[in-house]
Amino acid sequence: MLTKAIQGIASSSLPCLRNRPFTLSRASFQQLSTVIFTIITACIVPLFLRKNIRNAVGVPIPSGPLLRYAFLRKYPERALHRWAKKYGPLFSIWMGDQLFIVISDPHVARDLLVTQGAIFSSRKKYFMKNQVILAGRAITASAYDDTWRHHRRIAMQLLTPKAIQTYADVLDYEAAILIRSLYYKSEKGTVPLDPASYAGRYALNNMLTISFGTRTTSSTASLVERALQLAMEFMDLTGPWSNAVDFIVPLQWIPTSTRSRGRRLHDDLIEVYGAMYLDVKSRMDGGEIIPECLVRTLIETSEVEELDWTDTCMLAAVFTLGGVHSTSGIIQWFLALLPSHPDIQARAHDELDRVIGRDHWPSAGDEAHLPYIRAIIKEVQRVHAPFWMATPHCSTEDYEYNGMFIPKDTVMVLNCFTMHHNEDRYPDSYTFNPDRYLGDDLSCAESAKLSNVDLRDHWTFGAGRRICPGLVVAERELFLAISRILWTFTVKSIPSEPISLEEYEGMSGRTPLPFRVKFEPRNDSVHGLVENIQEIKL
Ligand code: HEM
Repeated sequence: MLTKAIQGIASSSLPCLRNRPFTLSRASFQQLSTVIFTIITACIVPLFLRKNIRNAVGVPIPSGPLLRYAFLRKYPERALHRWAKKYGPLFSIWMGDQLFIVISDPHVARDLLVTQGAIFSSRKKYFMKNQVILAGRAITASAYDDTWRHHRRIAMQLLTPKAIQTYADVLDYEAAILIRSLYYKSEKGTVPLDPASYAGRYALNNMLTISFGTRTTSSTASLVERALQLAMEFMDLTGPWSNAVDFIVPLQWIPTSTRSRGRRLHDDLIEVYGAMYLDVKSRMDGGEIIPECLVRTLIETSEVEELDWTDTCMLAAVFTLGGVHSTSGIIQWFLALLPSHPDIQARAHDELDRVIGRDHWPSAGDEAHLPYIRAIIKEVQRVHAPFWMATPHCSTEDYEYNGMFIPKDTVMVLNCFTMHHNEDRYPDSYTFNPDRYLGDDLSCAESAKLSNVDLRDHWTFGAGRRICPGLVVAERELFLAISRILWTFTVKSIPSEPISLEEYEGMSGRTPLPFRVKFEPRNDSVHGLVENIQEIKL
């Protein structure tokens, strides 16, 4: 057939042959077709198969699946988990022309991401996330360079434990407002609620306060909607494996809908956060006293820091991009888990009643005395980390580790899913069991610094020099929200509306599919507390 096709093409497309008898013999045609077939195979097949690179002395990259992939869209952690079982704690996978090395063991994570942090702390220039949407900014998208150091230093001024004390009362207030909203909107537990916008507004208000010294006054406010929609779009477009355009360069030249969405998101971020920055600036110029916040710092130090407009807008957006979807996701996973674990809820109620009593609800200072609540929070973070692959790091030099070669520019993925389901460390790992954390009285921030990584609580905040800078704030927010929800309500499911704990939304940050639960006040003392809380307009 191939022979006939070649004959046909040759005679129709080469005019000089058209009127002459075709002189190639059948045998020659067969040879020609074999050559063409071999050339095509030699050119095309390697595009689909892994490259097994070695360094100058013959050390190979870690083993891994035979095929190259263009993307892994649906629940990529499941594929990683299967491969980790097959290929071990360090395996490699090709996405188009990009090599990924996947870390699925705490010791390897420590050896590479922490001990060798000078080599493994950069970021790949993902087309969608790092180039189109964030333009290499927003801390998370910067390479391991002076821009990253500069921007992270500015952000850290608001995120250290000492800095957090300056706005601790705001976090406390927003947690009270969260409870108040759930209490009134659920009409004493009779009206089921989807907690997404409540948890979202809580996390958003905290980040708006730290970023702009402002807040929203209702979960239906247009800014809540806009900011949550931008955060969701960001999570949907920035999965480390989800866009073929990140791995197949020619696709970047084509005006696909994904590329257009990315460009629109970039413009929206600049528009929304730029406008909020300018609003703070004009109020400051008008003599208004703005509470201490990131944007005030940016304005006051603009001459010294020399940030351009894109830097400024992206930094203004950093906390909202990093700290809303993630924190609100964990609160939502907690609420999704709670109704199917009444025994755990009852034990939490018991601890709160014993330690706190019914006159007031828990405050930040009570955390150390509520080990079971702390254990619940750690366990939610373990079984439902919002980022199963953290944010991948990237190597900046060739490196050899345990007889395996890790080339420069390799993307390093922390496989939290497999690490969080290690049966030796977390027996019966698919079961939600806070008891496994009883006796662990370290905060996540303290736990992340343990030299014995087998004892680290979980890897939800990443590792090494790029570890989440917001983790101390996030821990405070989670404690206040979760302990107060438990103190105030019994959370129940609606029998006809099962809650899925397996499926989720978001390509990089995971939140549960929409669900509703009932928030039943535990007793009348709740009413006395919430009725005294008023919404503040800033
Ligand atoms: C429970 C909530 C949160 C979770 C689970 C979380 C998780 C993470 C993870 C896994 C990373 C990547 C770490 C790595 O590269 O190894 C990260 C980075 C980051 N997070 Fe968070 N985060 C949370 C809350 C926050 C908050 C509240 C903020 C801001 C106040 C924040 C700001 C950032 C920033 C700016 C980065 C980029 C750091 C860098 O590239 O140097 N996050 N976060």
